[in-house]
Amino acid sequence: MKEGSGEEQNVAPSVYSHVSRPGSHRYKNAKKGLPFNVMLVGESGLGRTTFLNTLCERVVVDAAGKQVSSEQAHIAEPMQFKHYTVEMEEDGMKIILNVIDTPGFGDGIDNENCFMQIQEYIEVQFDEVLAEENRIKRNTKFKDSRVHALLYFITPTGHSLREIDVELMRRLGSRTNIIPVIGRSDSLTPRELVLFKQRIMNDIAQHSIPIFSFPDAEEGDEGDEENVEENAELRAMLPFAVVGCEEVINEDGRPVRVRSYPWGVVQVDNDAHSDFDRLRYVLLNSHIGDLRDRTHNEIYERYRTEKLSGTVPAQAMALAGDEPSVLEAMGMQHTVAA
Ligand SMILES: Nc1nc2c(ncn2[C@@H]2O[C@H](COP(=O)(O)OP(=O)(O)OP(=O)(O)O)[C@@H](O)[C@H]2O)c(=O)[nH]1
Repeated sequence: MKEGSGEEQNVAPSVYSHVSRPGSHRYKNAKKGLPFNVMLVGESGLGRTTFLNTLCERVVVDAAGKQVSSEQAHIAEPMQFKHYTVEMEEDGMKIILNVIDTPGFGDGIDNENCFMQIQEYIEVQFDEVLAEENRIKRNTKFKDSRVHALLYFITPTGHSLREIDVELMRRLGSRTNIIPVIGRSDSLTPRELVLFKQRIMNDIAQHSIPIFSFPDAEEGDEGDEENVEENAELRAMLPFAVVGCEEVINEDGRPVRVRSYPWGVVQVDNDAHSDFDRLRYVLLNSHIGDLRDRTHNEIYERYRTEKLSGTVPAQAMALAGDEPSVLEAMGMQHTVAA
């Protein structure tokens, strides 16, 4: 892992055996690497850091190194935006994965500030693209940092969504592709998990929360039928129940990522144990194109129209176009790992 460096890194394919799946909608832009920006939001301790390391198949953030002392544990730190860039290879395609983590989210009593900061962060990225589009002379080094997917980590209570979950997803669903996930899902039994997923989806419908719900491909799209089937299957899985890797064991000479318990192991990449591998595939393979396209064609377009017609409060235009100052203003830290 290299602090703040953008230099070319060697990218190695995964060593873990992932389920092979049909319907890969690959981008052809494999040479330069396809940028993909994912934000992780959820309360402390839900496994965001472990998820990040599991997704990237390396230690991007040392979870042990960020532990706070017991004397300081009760002090709620303000939310931060932490940036990590990891180069990955998926099915022969190079991906520049930019992850924005938000430690401190939901730790206070009043979370209004967190909601506002995340919304502002997302909108600032749109404003930067808008400012770039309006430039007479384009900046050839411009980096599009619009958030393509926001993974929202839900606490595995087994009950239903809490107010903070409803509020965050309701507010931001029109600004980014929200994919709800149940963090530390091995805390629930399979039966509890099924019921919890149903309750969450009922709440999402009842509150009309606009999550990314794997819409069917439009008529005339390539591989239409396959997409319809795949998306129906993915819709039925929502929210994804994820488990983060704690250790790698050797099983019949191959590495297997697990969490170990006295009663046995939960295999992270096994579909019968967790939805992690399916979500990984959605993000890095089958839906990377859809998530990027929807961000540009629908979400950004809507924002742009609102902004230019004056229905979005002018907040970040002043910041747009001046990348370092925007990043500083948002209190972001940037790490590059390979
Ligand atoms: N049972 C279980 N525990 C997990 C899982 N993922 C992470 N943990 C554990 O949960 C604790 C918190 O994990 P982190 O990944 O640091 O969680 P975080 O959301 O980044 O937490 P903050 O940094 O405090 O915001 C650690 O002890 C992890 O080992 C999981 O899938 N299942």
